[in-house]
Amino acid sequence: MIELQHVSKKYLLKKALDDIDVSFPIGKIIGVIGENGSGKSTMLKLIAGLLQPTNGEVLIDEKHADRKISTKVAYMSDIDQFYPFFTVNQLVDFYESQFQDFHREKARDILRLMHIEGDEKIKHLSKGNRGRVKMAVTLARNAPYILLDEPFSGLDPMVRTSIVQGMIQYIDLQSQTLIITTHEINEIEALLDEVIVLRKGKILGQQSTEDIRMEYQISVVDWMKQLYEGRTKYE
Ligand SMILES: Nc1ncnc2c1ncn2[C@@H]1O[C@H](COP(=O)(O)OP(=O)(O)OP(=O)(O)O)[C@@H](O)[C@H]1O
Repeated sequence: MIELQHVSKKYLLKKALDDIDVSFPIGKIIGVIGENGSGKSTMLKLIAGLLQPTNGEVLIDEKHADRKISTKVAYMSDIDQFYPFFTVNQLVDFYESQFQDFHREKARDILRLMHIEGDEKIKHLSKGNRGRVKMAVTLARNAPYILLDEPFSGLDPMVRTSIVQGMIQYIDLQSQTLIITTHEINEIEALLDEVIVLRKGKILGQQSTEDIRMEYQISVVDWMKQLYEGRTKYE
């Protein structure tokens, strides 16, 4: 389980997260949603160990994430981060050399599913296809926690649903947890177990998607809107 206890993060004077308490149990697919600048990416970077909290603790399986990147976390950034002169195959080799939990065959399967050729250079790929490669090499890690920051940005709406469905078959929910930040809520609502809504660095709500559907009988987007408008309260 990942736990954030009283976590705040300040960038100079800007408070990106403000005294957050939240936990992410194993075996769930959890969406982190909220308006631009609400703190979603900051939350993932803190879990990945790329940032340190200004206050509070980040615990991964009860261990403090002390100033190092946990091997238990596979993190996909929302920015383009690959060496442009690598081919896709060279990138796969590189990932294999860097991560003990990397499964080469799994990476190849996912790339095939996403229609990406191995001998293509990264710099020649479209933005959407670079996004698919990023997703493939992250999902090919057998880490207990997979964090995807905006995985669907740049993907055209026609393929989003099939990519989302395809991606899920590579997650083993007996042993893995998937945490996704996204603005594409409608596309992934069906596969989310839980959602966390952020606003201005605070948690506005955390709820199972089943409860949202059964209890409120509305979509996740409408639930989020209600929270933002103060029509639904979160205790
Ligand atoms: N490196 C940085 N330096 C200064 N301020 C930052 C930095 N990174 C983020 N911020 C600020 O922290 C706040 C939270 O940013 P964050 O990127 O976590 O939000 P987000 O919810 O992921 O936004 P988006 O949906 O636009 O990606 C924003 O106000 C942002 O401007």
